[in-house]
Amino acid sequence: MDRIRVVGGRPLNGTIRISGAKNAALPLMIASVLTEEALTLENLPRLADVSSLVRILGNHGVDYSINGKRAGEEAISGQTVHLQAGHIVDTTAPYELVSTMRASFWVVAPLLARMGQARVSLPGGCAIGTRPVDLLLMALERLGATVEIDAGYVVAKAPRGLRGAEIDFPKVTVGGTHTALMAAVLAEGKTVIHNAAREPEVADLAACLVKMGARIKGAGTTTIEVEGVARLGGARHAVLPDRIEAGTYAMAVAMTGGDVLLEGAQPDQLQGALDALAQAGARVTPTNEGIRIARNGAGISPVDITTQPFPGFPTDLQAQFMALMTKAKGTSRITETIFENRFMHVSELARLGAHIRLEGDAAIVEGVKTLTGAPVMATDLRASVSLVIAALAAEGETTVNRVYHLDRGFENLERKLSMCGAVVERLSGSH
Ligand SMILES: CC(=O)N[C@H]1[C@@H](OP(=O)(O)OP(=O)(O)OC[C@H]2O[C@@H](n3ccc(=O)[nH]c3=O)[C@H](O)[C@@H]2O)O[C@H](CO)[C@@H](O)[C@@H]1O
Ligand SMILES: C=C(OP(=O)(O)O)C(=O)O
Repeated sequence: MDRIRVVGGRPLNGTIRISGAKNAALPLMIASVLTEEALTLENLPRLADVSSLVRILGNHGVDYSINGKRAGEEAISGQTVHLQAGHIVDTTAPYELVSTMRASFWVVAPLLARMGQARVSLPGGCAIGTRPVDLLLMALERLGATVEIDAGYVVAKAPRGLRGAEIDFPKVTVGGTHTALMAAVLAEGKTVIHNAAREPEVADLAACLVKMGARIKGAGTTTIEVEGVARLGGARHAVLPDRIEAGTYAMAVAMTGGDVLLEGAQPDQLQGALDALAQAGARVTPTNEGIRIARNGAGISPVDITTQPFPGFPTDLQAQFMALMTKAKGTSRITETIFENRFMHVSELARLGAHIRLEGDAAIVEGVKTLTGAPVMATDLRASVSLVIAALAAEGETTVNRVYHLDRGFENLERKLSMCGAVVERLSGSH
């Protein structure tokens, strides 16, 4: 199993090119199931989750090729891929494939909308809470599907097609909104999604669906209206830049000091986190090329944050911000409102010398002067990268184990950081 070795204490300086967003790429790839024509996606990141989804879609009969080559012939990295679901050969998404990642469950919506049936294993993904799918199933039922759970599988049927409806989410759910959108585009009549997630990834999916011929208004706001169409066609769409990756590197720079251009990052997609970083003492400058982030001499100020749906502070940056706060000049309070078990990085950060105690849904972080390198273990995707951030500012050497979590969501992390002066390397499993 690969590990990452970090020797801390160097500032970061230079340019980091931000990759396509994992959380946009995955629903966009799934949208290919909605049409028999080809969906071409540009700027697709090279990530373990993307490869897993290629396998899942392949099982349904989606043909996948990259720059003219067949899957597997070439590594995928910020590249253009073609997905074509000419014939759906199987409407079952098996446990072995779906259990590795959360987003794969969302295939239920296009399979149901196009084929009138789907049998999809209950999902896996980061172990950051119980993560039920009741609201996703509620949305499908509102659209006229029957839904049963059978031996760990969701069996959804709509033999006479889906019908437009009012869907009112009692809480904001990204996956619920993606699911409702992908089901509603082929439903008969009008659907209104209330309390929709406003995350940029939802707007990106909607923009692509519109290019495919869908009729959608209001994506990116709390109310989305969809007028169903009989069929969708192919399209070409570029995956939006990864705001979580950008926020992660911004926090790394705030932690180590230095000056880095996050090329391609979009400030309007990251405002909650950028505000917190500015309060912490980083200099944040939006430029034509992206976001420039710098910190010199002054040290890190403590800042309280509370995670919220977009446009609030993202839960996917909570662990990284906590890493930053471990070296603040004072005490900060980090409240997690989205997932009930997203503090697994706390005990690992403590191995590096961080002082953190948990109070219900909040972590109280007492900043320390010095962190010290140590062996640590990644527990989930964003927790893993929070350990890398802490390690970059720790004295001595840290090895982060279970790096496969990181590979789900960060493309070329070691290279991107090394090119800015960090000492970071991957140790392959045999070492
Ligand atoms: C692949 C992807 O894009 N993953 C993101 C997506 O996950 P995901 O789509 O799984 O997250 P949701 O927005 O659905 O979850 C938000 C909250 O709603 C709850 N809930 C959700 C669905 C449901 O049926 N019932 C229910 O109770 C969840 O347990 C959680 O407490 O949004 C999260 C919140 O921004 C991010 O952390 C994840 O990185
Ligand atoms: C929690 C995440 O991913 P997933 O929803 O795929 O588990 C994440 O991207 O931080």
